[in-house]
Amino acid sequence: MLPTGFEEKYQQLLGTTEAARFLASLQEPGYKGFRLNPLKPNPKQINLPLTQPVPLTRWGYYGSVHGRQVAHQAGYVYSQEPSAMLVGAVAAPQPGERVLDLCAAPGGKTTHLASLMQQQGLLVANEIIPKRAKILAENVERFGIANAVITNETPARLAQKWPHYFDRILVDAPCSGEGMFRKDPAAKKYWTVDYPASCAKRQRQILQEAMKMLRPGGQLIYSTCTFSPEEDEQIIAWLLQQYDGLAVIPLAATHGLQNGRPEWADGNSALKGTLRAFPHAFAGDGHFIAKLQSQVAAPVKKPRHRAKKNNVSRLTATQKQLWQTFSQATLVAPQYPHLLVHRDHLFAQSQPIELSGLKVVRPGLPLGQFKRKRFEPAYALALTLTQAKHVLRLTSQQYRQYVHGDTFPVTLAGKGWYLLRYQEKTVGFGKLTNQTIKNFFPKGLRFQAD
Ligand SMILES: C[S@@+](CC[C@H](N)C(=O)[O-])C[C@H]1O[C@@H](n2cnc3c(N)ncnc32)[C@H](O)[C@@H]1O
Repeated sequence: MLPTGFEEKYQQLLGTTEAARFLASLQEPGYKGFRLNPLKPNPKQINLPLTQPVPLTRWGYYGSVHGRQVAHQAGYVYSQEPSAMLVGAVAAPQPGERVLDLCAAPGGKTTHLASLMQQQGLLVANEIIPKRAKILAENVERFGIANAVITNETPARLAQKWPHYFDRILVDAPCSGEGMFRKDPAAKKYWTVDYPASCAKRQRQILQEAMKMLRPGGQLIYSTCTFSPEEDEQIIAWLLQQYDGLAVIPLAATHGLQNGRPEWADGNSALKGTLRAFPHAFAGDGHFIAKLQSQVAAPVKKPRHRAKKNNVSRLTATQKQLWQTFSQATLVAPQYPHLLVHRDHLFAQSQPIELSGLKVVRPGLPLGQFKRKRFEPAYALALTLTQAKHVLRLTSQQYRQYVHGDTFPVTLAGKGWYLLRYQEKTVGFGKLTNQTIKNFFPKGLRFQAD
């Protein structure tokens, strides 16, 4: 059952014929999809049918993935609703840019942006809710993203820290979620006639902060998973009224997508350049996407950012030694120019960024932890690697033991860190001692494989 007032609203907006098709489509089962991970070698080498590509996306397919499948565990795929894949494709970040994903958890768009950035540049993924920020970090880790910083902050605090800093900002806004009605029945429960307007208020607040962080000439991408004009066209109309020199970059509506409707806002014809996915016309759930450019093309002098001591520090001589010993013994051509330590954990930043005073989930790629006189490499580091000086290819029995958290015997002499691979995919690090592989698969991820 759709909420009272919802049907009426869309009958008025869409007209009787289209509304009937639209409302009927919300009673049908939604589509499932997944995106391949181009940061991994041979991303198509997974045990999933790749017969139905999602239009307009480079790595998207219709189909479903089980969370315990090796392809998912090893970060070769990310489950994502097909329409949501259009957002990353529209955002189209370039390798080397400074990109902010302001409302990022659980990480669908973040992983997509990272795919396009090819580990180059800086990707800041922020999530305001701590529990969700943790899930975001796990997904970034599994995907093997090396150039991400993850924060758990309000947009206002980030804007204070990073004025006019980013080349590209994605605001995938919290919204009334009408586009999720068929997938998530809870979304229907929250809905009231006034709900879109209250969501719009929050969206405007978030966008005001986002605009403070956009560099002149930078691009802002705004998306929601709702149909409500209050949160879609009317938000973009408001942005255009508020900010001189901000313009819509027109998006082409193909494959059943529709353009935005100026008449649902202030009539500004530029709104035609926004994009709508309606489930009766496009094979996916509801979505709205707009791409805007701040028109001052000349980049301003960017603020200089250096890591400050109160948040992170440089390595001590002992830590340097431990890291060098580990990396020389284990890694092939390690390239981590910006190292920093935070509470005994070692991180690598793709470029230095000022983080002091912020709630940071991960200030860069976790490389490992210093423990008394030894260095223990991070699971996150392993998942960015395809090769190492010592590699162990696991049998299916050994893989089951590994993901369960067990140690297992091997017929290998010596000791040291091994990159563990299964079905040609990196699944973590193991430590060889006394012909046994000690298990470092993170405790929270362990499971009983079939
Ligand atoms: C639509 S979801 C983001 C989905 C995510 N981009 C993805 O693709 O996986 C919106 C996110 O905004 C967060 N959020 C809620 N209130 C917020 C606020 N005031 N400022 C910033 N983010 C907020 C929510 O916790 C939620 O994770």
